[in-house]
Amino acid sequence: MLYCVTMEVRIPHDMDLERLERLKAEERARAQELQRAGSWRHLWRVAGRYANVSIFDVADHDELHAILSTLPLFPFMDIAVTPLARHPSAID
Ligand SMILES: O=C(O)C[C@H]1C=CC(=O)O1
Repeated sequence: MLYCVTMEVRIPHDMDLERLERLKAEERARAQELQRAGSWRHLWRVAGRYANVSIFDVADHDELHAILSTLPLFPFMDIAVTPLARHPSAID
């Protein structure tokens, strides 16, 4: 199943900078691992915001939740999930 996921990152202003850099590095490694595995199909920055729009290709809601909830930055993200269905006019 395909899902459009929007992640808005909200880092507390008083977070220790070393911890923040570590979390960002861990998030980057995990995001790239999931992209290589094919489950994180697209990752786009939302211009002008610390946010992304992503397309995930996973088996079901449970797999998506398992992935999202174990992302290193998960505690600091507002996440919106939109399940996608095939459009009848799509040609591919
Ligand atoms: O920067 C972000 O949008 C948050 C998160 C998603 C992938 C990644 O590397 O960091």
